[in-house]
Amino acid sequence: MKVLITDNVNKDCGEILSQNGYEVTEKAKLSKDELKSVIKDYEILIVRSATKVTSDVIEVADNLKLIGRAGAGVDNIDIEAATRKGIIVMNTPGGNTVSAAEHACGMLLATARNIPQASAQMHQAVWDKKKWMGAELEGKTLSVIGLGKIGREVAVRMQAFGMKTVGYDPMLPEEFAAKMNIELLTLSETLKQADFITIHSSLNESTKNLICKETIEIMKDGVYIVNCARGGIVNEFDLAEAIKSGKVAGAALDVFAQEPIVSDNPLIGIERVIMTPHIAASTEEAQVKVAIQIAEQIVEWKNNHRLNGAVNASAIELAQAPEVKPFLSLSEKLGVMIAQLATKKPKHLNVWVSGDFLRKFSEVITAAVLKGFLDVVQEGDINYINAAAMANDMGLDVEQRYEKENFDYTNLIRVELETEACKRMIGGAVLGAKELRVVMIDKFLCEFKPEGQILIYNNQDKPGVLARVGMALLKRGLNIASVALSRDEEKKEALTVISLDDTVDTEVLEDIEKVDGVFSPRLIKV
Ligand SMILES: NC(=O)C1=CN([C@@H]2O[C@H](COP(=O)(O)OP(=O)(O)OC[C@H]3O[C@@H](n4cnc5c(N)ncnc54)[C@H](O)[C@@H]3O)[C@@H](O)[C@H]2O)C=CC1
Ligand SMILES: O=C(O)C(=O)COP(=O)(O)O
Repeated sequence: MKVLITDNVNKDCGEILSQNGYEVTEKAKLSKDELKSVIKDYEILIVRSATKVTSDVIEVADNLKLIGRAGAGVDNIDIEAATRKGIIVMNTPGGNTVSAAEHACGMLLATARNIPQASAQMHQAVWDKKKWMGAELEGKTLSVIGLGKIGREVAVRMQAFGMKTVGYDPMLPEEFAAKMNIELLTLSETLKQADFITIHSSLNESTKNLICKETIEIMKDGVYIVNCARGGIVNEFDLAEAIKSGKVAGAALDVFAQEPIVSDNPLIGIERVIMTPHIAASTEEAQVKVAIQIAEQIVEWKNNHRLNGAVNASAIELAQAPEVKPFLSLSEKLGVMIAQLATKKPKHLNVWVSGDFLRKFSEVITAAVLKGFLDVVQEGDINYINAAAMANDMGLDVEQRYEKENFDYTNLIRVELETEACKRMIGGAVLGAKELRVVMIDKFLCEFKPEGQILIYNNQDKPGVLARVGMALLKRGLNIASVALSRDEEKKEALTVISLDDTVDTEVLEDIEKVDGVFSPRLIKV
């Protein structure tokens, strides 16, 4: 596989990949146009934060299978575009946690005691002891926004300075925070109680512009703010105003809305602001760790289908369990069949799983059903990564659910498709270890193998229908492999499934349609 490394990733990454047979090219500082012109030649792209892997880059990346981020934040990668194209995105969780946390702690101390500013004066032989009155940390409240890997490490380290630690993170359970001596609060309480605020959330829709005029207003006067997470979380114009007015006593930032920093950044020249050029992860240790980690994750993915660090491929990860594989094969077949059973524009697709085993796999089962379904109804490469996004694009409303009703099968998968014209359902089960069976269509229980060419029709439950269908098949020289019949005695209706040995010309359907008592025949290829 061909790998392109575009940012300054430690050499260990390229070396490990080369030793494992990858063809590695390192091209640091590529412009957007240069990247677009070469990307189609590569299957793997490895970046840090400088390379912006935007949707237009991904659009032309026809051979790309994986984007590796040697670091934590993936906001420089358009994950949605990658997901649509079926490209795996992975980062290196934990690789730079300690370095980033230590930098944030350093920034906190530095801003509380004006260390860089005082040092800069000393270099000019100025001794201004009075000017640099600082603030003590002991007994003060540190509010941590984003209690992921880095946020927690910062909190625990600052507790050693006698700080009270509180924080906000929508994903963290309260008990988990309590174990680390962090009081979990609402966002506004976290902001209100803070003497110092440190930000460690990812940049996402909920954190964009999180620290702005309105949120600064609810903070205590004289608060200090540290941001070593991402530019864009703090509104730099509002922060500059708040520092000038004295509302915010000081700020320390490692990350900026525009990087590298631009000369009209509103924070430049404000004495109470400390800035570093996105170096929180720039330690020898962190860079070696993330470089090795991303290379090893890639080798693991290629050799053993493991998806360590993947941020957009949970379905593929689940699909690796050997015991689920027959169910995925069945699910794809059910998707293929339901697409051919129903007519007109599809509107809703329901995937119901039952049985204790399948319960934890409902997400990947749904992805497999969608893959089978979309392979029939539209062009393009569909895989477990992009199936849900593709279904959404075509306006299909997909619901996955666990159901108790199992119709006496230990594990059962049912797929229901509602179109503008009809509603059809097909259900399947795995018998023994790997025997795939369709076990129901609509209200009829019927068992047959989902393979080859299958004629399915509804018919009146009366003598002679099957014989006449048999004659029509015979006329075209078609051999019947198996027949499954099921009937609703009360309504005198039946469903017939005939598996055929030979390749069938669809014209046979015209003959079948003419048979008295047959309705909506379908010829399905699985
Ligand atoms: N300056 C630098 O060089 C570095 C910066 N970073 C930044 O730090 C971020 C965090 O890194 P990790 O701790 O490793 O990631 P993580 O994934 O372990 O933690 C991120 C946390 O943010 C939380 N979060 C998401 N939305 C939130 C919201 N609206 N409010 C509060 N919390 C929210 C998540 O629930 C999660 O717990 C990265 O996404 C990256 O942007 C990371 C490493 C180095
Ligand atoms: O890992 C992260 O999220 C970082 O921000 C580090 O960025 P970098 O790899 O140093 O460009």
